[in-house]
Amino acid sequence: MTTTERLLNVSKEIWEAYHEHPFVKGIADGSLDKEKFKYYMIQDYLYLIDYTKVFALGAAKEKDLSAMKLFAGYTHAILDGEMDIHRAYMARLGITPEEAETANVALDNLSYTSYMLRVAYEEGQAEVAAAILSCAVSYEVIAKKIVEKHPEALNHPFYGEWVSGYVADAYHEENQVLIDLMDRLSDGYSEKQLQHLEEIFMACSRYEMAFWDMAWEMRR
Ligand SMILES: Cc1ncc(CN)c(N)n1
Repeated sequence: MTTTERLLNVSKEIWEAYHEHPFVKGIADGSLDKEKFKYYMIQDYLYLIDYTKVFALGAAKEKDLSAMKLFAGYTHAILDGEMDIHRAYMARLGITPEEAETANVALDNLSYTSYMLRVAYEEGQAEVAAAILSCAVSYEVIAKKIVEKHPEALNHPFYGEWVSGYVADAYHEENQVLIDLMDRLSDGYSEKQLQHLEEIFMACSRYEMAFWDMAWEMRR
């Protein structure tokens, strides 16, 4: 079993539960209250800024140039790729990037990014990859399940762009590179080290769920 397979296996239950979350189901059938989505967009915009720093720290720690290049490449993919989707939504919702950047960060959001940044500052490259992986791959899995159950979600006039972004081939390819990196960096890891990667991955998977809850409840 690869490390990634092991991480996905240990977090199976919580990943299954993402598909049943009311926020996710609301995107799937288009019934989600736009105010909740607006709140989520602003929080996620702030989240992605710190998430990018986690990749930057991964790059700074790398001695191996090819892995350094991968971590560094993601900083561009997030700042100028994924966040473009957010900027487009924010323009439609009448929020300027400046407003989003100065918004208050919700506690669940702050707790999640603080945890990832703590791992990035204190731990090794494989641990950084484990902290990132849950975030990156869960959205692809969620969006693909949405399309499987609700193919029309792709063409929804408002939520369609969100769904299309995360089922895109480009997003899948980026995730595949990350999965390969996770497996490569943890090659030769002891059972104890692998268990620690599981702990990090589980913590981030639980934070992902908390983020959906936060968005649904518009928690401050
Ligand atoms: C909280 C969160 N998790 C995951 C993703 C997908 N990169 C995101 N945009 N936001």
